[in-house]
Amino acid sequence: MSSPSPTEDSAARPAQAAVSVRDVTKSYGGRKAVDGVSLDVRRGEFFGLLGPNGAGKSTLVEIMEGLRKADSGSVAVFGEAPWPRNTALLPRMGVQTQSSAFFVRQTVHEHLRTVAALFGAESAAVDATLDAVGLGGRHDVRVDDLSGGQRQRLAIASALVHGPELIFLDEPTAALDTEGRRDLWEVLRGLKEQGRTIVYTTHHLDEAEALCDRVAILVAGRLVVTDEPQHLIGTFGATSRLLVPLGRIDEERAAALPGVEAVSVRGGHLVLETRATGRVLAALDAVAGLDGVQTRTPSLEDVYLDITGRRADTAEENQEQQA
Ligand SMILES: Nc1ncnc2c1ncn2[C@@H]1O[C@H](COP(=O)(O)OP(=O)(O)OP(=O)(O)O)[C@@H](O)[C@H]1O
Repeated sequence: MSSPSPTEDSAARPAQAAVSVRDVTKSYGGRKAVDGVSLDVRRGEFFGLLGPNGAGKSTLVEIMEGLRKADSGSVAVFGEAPWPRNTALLPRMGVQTQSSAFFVRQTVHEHLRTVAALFGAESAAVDATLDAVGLGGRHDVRVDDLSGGQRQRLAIASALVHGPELIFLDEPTAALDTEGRRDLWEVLRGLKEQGRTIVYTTHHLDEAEALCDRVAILVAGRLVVTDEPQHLIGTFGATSRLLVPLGRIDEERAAALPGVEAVSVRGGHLVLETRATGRVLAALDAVAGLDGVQTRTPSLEDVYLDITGRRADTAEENQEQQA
């Protein structure tokens, strides 16, 4: 990866960016995993990176972290290139990857003390961090005796113990139970309140919608969109759905109601899709009443499925042309 000169670089990168990615490309054996991606993560931002399996999220994050070298393009973290390995940046970053390494023969507390010592962090932070990730009662358990979810908590603790300004979390809730997920959300919200920057990869769209200030969606290595979740939902005009109990109105009549875009039958309901909920509700009320009618507003998941579904076909064609 080339390191742009300071003048060339500062012109193109916002001063408030914690991470700035410009035209980054990475191929494995001729297949592009990351394809010309540019984005900025602002300081203090909770930034979500979304995309289907194999979209290039981990590769892109590892390039931002300085763990992987891009083929071309450039990355700046707090204005500095993370590659070649930039030791000045290490204490400022916390990294949890999908394959985090552990000192498996140590206890939980010893492991985190070791990690803290590597960064010169205070040992008092060890107890506080273990409490924060829900491992407060597991200090003396050997790392290789932990469950998958507990290991994941320890990996997150290892990314947080030295109080980094910029935190990279790659699918941190993948092995967590529902309670563990919600607990982690609270920990992350607390970190954001302290002004930390969080770059977050997840397949849980509800999580991204609840936590992220902005999300970027990657499909087949390409950045399709970067936006605030609520704005994305509004802009992409995903439809609301009205669920009408079957037998109240037939499909043909429902489809003819003003504002109805599509009608289908699902799980004991007639599902009416619309961008004009009020209008359809009024029309429905007039002909069939509203008893038992449920309204589902669009979510980030609806938009995501729409975007990734539409882009997947184009991406497949592009990859075939590359091969
Ligand atoms: N070390 C590697 N060598 C060869 N190919 C790789 C390597 N790492 C990733 N790939 C390929 O690059 C593409 C992007 O992978 P990557 O892991 O970055 O995607 P991802 O979006 O993080 O996927 P997931 O959601 O499954 O974790 C995939 O086609 C993957 O098979």
